[in-house]
Amino acid sequence: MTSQELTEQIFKKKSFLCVGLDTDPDRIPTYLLSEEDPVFSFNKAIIDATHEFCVAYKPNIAFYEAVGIDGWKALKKTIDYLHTEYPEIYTIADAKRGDIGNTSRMYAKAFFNDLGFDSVTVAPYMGKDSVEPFLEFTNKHTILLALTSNEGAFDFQTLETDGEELYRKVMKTSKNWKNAKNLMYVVGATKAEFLGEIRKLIPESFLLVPGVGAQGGSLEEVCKYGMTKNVGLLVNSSRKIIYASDSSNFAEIAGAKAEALQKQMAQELEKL
Ligand SMILES: O=c1ccn([C@@H]2O[C@H](COP(=O)(O)O)[C@@H](O)[C@H]2O)c(=O)[nH]1
Repeated sequence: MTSQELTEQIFKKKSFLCVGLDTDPDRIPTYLLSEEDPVFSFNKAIIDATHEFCVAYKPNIAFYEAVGIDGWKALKKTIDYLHTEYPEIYTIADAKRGDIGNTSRMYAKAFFNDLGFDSVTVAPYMGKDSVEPFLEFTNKHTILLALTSNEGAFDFQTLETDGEELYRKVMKTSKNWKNAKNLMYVVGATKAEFLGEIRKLIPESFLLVPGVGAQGGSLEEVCKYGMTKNVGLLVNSSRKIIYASDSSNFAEIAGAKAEALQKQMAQELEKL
């Protein structure tokens, strides 16, 4: 999917919500555990109940890897289900990959070609040749970790190097990489106060903003400082939506949580 198509979906649905599919077998309703594929059954129910309120889903790959081969199968079934039933939905593999170029190319093939995700999160630490193999794919996005939502972001990302904070250097430098038009960036909702300055550096780029909900980030603040005339935001919430209830109507409750966020987003979009 292109950035323009994503933007069109955002205006059509009046939503820039990304629902995080961080599906942990220990947290899903126990009655689902007797199903053939509990993780897929959970995801399918969540997707069916939330799809009209969001434009993207973000499975965090760790949750699938953690349960081995069954996890990969559930991930594949989930992404295939999205492609078949809701092809207008944008998909993000939150995998945080990146290696020497030869190996990054294999990661890119896995997430873009085999699984068919629209985008993948990538760590910038190994530099240009570790990221450019992801950027070669047409109509696919590479979402570079810039200023993450966790406390540890202050350990390295905000350290000054050559008089500039590292996350700013990542944004500035990556703009010059081959196929940089395919880049998006992760900025945590818990770091909303940085967004004004970030927008001066990357005025047009899409930002994936995790941290609204369980991590306490404010949607209002994110929009105030980070929204552009084309929106330019995908705001993720995972646990607060998918684990809002563990009873038999868990999907309905998740749908209501997603709808509540969508309504706030619609109000923010009216300000444009
Ligand atoms: O800076 C980052 C980058 C990624 N994440 C991921 O997003 C979700 C957030 O889940 P919540 O339950 O809404 O807190 C999760 O998959 C993280 O690994 C992030 O939180 N911050």
